[in-house]
Amino acid sequence: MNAPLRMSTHAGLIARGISKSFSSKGQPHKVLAEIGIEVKPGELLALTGPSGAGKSTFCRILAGLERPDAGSVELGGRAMAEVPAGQRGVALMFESYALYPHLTVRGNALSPLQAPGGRLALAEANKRVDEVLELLEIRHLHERLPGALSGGQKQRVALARLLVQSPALYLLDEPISHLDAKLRHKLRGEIRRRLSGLTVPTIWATPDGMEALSVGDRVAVIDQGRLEQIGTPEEIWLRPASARVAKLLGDPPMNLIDGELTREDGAIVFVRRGVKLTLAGALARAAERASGAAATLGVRPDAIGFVAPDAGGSASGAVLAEVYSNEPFGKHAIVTIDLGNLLAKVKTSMAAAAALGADGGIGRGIGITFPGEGMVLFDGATGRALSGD
Ligand SMILES: Nc1ncnc2c1ncn2[C@@H]1O[C@H](COP(=O)(O)OP(=O)(O)OP(=O)(O)O)[C@@H](O)[C@H]1O
Repeated sequence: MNAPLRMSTHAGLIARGISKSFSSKGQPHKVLAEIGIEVKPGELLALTGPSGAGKSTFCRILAGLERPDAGSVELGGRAMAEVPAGQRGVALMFESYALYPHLTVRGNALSPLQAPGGRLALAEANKRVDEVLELLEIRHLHERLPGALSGGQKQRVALARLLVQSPALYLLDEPISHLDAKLRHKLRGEIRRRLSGLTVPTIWATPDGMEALSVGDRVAVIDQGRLEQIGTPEEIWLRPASARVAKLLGDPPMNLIDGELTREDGAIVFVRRGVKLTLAGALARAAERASGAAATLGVRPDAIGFVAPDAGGSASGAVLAEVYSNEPFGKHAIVTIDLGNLLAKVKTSMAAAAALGADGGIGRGIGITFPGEGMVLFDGATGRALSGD
């Protein structure tokens, strides 16, 4: 008998309470803890988190290649518990590519269209394959065997094999991680464009938080098997739910400064050796909600300003720091500053970085300011963001 149909409110993907442990040296090791997500038809959910967070395991469970210890997966309104991997209609791009070594690039890309149930007329299938190979800039390699391809070319063949399909769910596990920066940039846009015209849910897993923000309609952040936050790229960027989320996003990511909250003359002050900041507005209101004195101040690298080097740290309100390194990148510069046992990154203009000195100002004492924008306060005990709204 067929698995029972259970209709849901939408025909996308719904995963509820997914938990999974693996055994490591005889001890259970929890890899996923009650992950629940929904992806609507036509929506692209970017799943991000550091290496080992559980992204691949979650994708494998959705695809039916791994059984969860608890939780359920529903796809297209149908419960998947009893549906084997091959019958779920999931197009999965493996991180390891899993190409057929004896088939050419074309043969690999054609393979899902020739599988039982996926048969298209050969001419039609070849047309679809050509279009995708062209998109991925590997059409000229169509007669090569995988053994004669570079890592990035193999990755694009695996991607081609995924994109030719018309599945019920696309699962892309690190689809462009082995490509050079220029091709990654191009393909992010092209794949996004191609998938956005379809009414199929897509999950794109990547450890690169910025890639997740740029491709996802929504972004889910997992860390140590827990769903830390899910929301639009804007929500995740502007209001990271925890210091863990903040640490994963940005280029460079947010600076996290551990310190304490105290009161001075009625004002709330954040203090850390070498740093003392009087909090105002939303940050001060957020500080009122802290569970204790310990707090972490998150400061975006572009939210730190320099005062003229000659003014040193004596300018009022400025914090004393020392230039640790100075890297010009053409359109901007990254200056690393030493705040006293703590290195922080500052993203600034080439002109401001050059003004630090001919030698990049390395070792020089400077004053830095925190203009107030681009800062978030996290509870020191829980790591959760404190809201000042
Ligand atoms: N079959 C397995 N047996 C035992 N442990 C496993 C198995 N598969 C994964 N793990 C462990 O589960 C954790 C999550 O791994 P997973 O591959 O899901 O992470 P990930 O977020 O995809 O990481 P990456 O970005 O490096 O691919 C890791 O600690 C990993 O060692």
